[in-house]
Amino acid sequence: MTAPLLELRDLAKGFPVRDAIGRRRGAVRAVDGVSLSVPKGSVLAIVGESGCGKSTLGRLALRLIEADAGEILLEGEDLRGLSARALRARRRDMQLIFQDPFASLDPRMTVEQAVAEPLRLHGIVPRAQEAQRVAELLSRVGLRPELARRWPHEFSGGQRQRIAIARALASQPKLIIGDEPVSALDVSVQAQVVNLLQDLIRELGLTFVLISHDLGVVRHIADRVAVMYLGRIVEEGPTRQVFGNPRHPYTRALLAAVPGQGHANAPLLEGDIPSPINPPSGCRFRTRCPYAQALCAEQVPPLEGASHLAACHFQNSLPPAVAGQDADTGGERLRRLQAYFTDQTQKTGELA
Ligand SMILES: Nc1ncnc2c1ncn2[C@@H]1O[C@H](COP(=O)(O)OP(=O)(O)OP(=O)(O)O)[C@@H](O)[C@H]1O
Repeated sequence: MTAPLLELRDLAKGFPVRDAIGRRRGAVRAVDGVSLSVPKGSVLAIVGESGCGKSTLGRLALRLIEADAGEILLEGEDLRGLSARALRARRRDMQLIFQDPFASLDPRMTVEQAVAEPLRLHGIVPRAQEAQRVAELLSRVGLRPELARRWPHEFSGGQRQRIAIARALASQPKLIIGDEPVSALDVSVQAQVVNLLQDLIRELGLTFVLISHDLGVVRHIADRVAVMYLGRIVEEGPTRQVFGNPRHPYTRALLAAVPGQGHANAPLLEGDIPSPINPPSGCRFRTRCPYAQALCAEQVPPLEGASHLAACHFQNSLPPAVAGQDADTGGERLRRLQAYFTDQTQKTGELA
């Protein structure tokens, strides 16, 4: 197995919750004991509903915010142990692509200045070669180098995201985290930017962590998928297996709602996500799970498995209508999922 480039061990982060007069009234447990390993040259996707902690996890991994506990190992080196100076030097190896290319580019910098900044900051090329390197980076992301003197506001959303990607590539990073890198773009340009990312990942051998709620994109580019729910990983494994044979009820529900796969009307994820300030005991998904039993409230299910892991006490006894299918990720599979869940929703009343 390829050595991990990035390893997260038991990472945790809470945000204080204050009342109207500023007194601390608890904490949002945004990330709660997450362990993940990202092999060199691979793409790991982190998926889950809004508010489950995906962005927080991405920012923790890059030490853009500080963790409360846990380890972040980049090529075996614990980033949490680095001094501010050492961390600045290490930043060259890890970059973040934000969701909103309008916010991530400084409107007072030309494209050339924006892309050259990391080159200069990390001493990547001598000054005399800067313009040439910027031109190469722009062509690499599909933009004409003559556009280098223009300002960000002169570009469309898709072009700006290409500029942001060129800037992220400038320092020749080993790790890129893309936080919803295409979700702010027009649907018509999303596929182009996804294809660009996929080409870059392949050609440059990048290690990429894709944070996304778009399972279509994830299925397209990720080697492995980690599913988050209320600050924890509930399932993690090879993309084909997680999509083809999801082992956690939450993953099944998420998958059945993939748009464009005939599941638009599947009423699967019922009820709101519980508050992360006071999450349910035991399995956090139990309050929305049609299979929850007493044990689920009492014990936190461990994330178990060899290469494909899931945190569900009953993962081996879920109805065979879904579990145990081979890795068929086509529409038929999704239709079966839909039928299965519709059936379960009807039965929930009988089981209660
Ligand atoms: N700076 C902050 N202060 C307080 N709470 C925060 C802060 N950042 C995130 N949170 C809370 O932490 C939880 C996880 O948020 P996070 O943004 O990581 O989720 P997410 O899965 O990325 O959601 P989205 O897809 O909507 O961005 C949420 O309950 C959020 O309200």
